[in-house]
Amino acid sequence: MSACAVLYLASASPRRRELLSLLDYPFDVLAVDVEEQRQPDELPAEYVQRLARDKSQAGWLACGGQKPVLGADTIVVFEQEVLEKPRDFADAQRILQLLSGNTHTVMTAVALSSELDCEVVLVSSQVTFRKLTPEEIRRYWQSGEPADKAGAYGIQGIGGKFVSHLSGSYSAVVGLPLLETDLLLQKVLSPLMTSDY
Ligand SMILES: Cc1cn([C@H]2C[C@H](O)[C@@H](COP(=O)(O)OP(=O)(O)OP(=O)(O)O)O2)c(=O)[nH]c1=O
Repeated sequence: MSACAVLYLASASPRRRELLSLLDYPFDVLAVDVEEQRQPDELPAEYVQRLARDKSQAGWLACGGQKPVLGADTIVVFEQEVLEKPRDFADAQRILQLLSGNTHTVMTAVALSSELDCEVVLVSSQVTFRKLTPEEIRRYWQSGEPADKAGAYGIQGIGGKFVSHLSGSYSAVVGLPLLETDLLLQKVLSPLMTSDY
């Protein structure tokens, strides 16, 4: 625990930890357990924002409202289908075949709970993949990279070689949009900060 932390990050994602470290706000990490299950009529944009809010609010409860809590969620959406983390190789194969040669949307929502309220920001990016061969997909799965990532790929890793075009926020695709998160933290934390920060 860092004595000077001004917020908690409610996330087990090493990518989110690294990205948040690039901003100017000392933080501690908090573990939360939130069920990721889309409701039947829930739109992808509503779903990703609800999950970010749920993570942030679960953290706010867990720390007893000590400090603001940031939570985030990332989903990949292709033709209205939400493609989350692959369950197994067959699922990753199906997902990567859908993404092959097509453009999909990556939605990342960031939520910050504090004594003021819970503010949520949504960032959508468009990512285009070149065509992938079945052999490439098989080898990519064997690298281990797709297993813990929405859409079964990591743009920051080997998966970067599949991306022919990106329109939007690279850091949001990796899991935490730097620009929008920084603005949210400035807005919410500034009025709460003490002079010794
Ligand atoms: C599309 C894409 C996703 N991802 C990652 C970001 C997220 O960590 C993950 C999506 O799963 P999430 O459920 O958003 O996050 P998580 O379970 O990893 O972490 P936590 O809920 O504890 O915060 O996929 C990449 O790292 N690179 C990519 O290119």
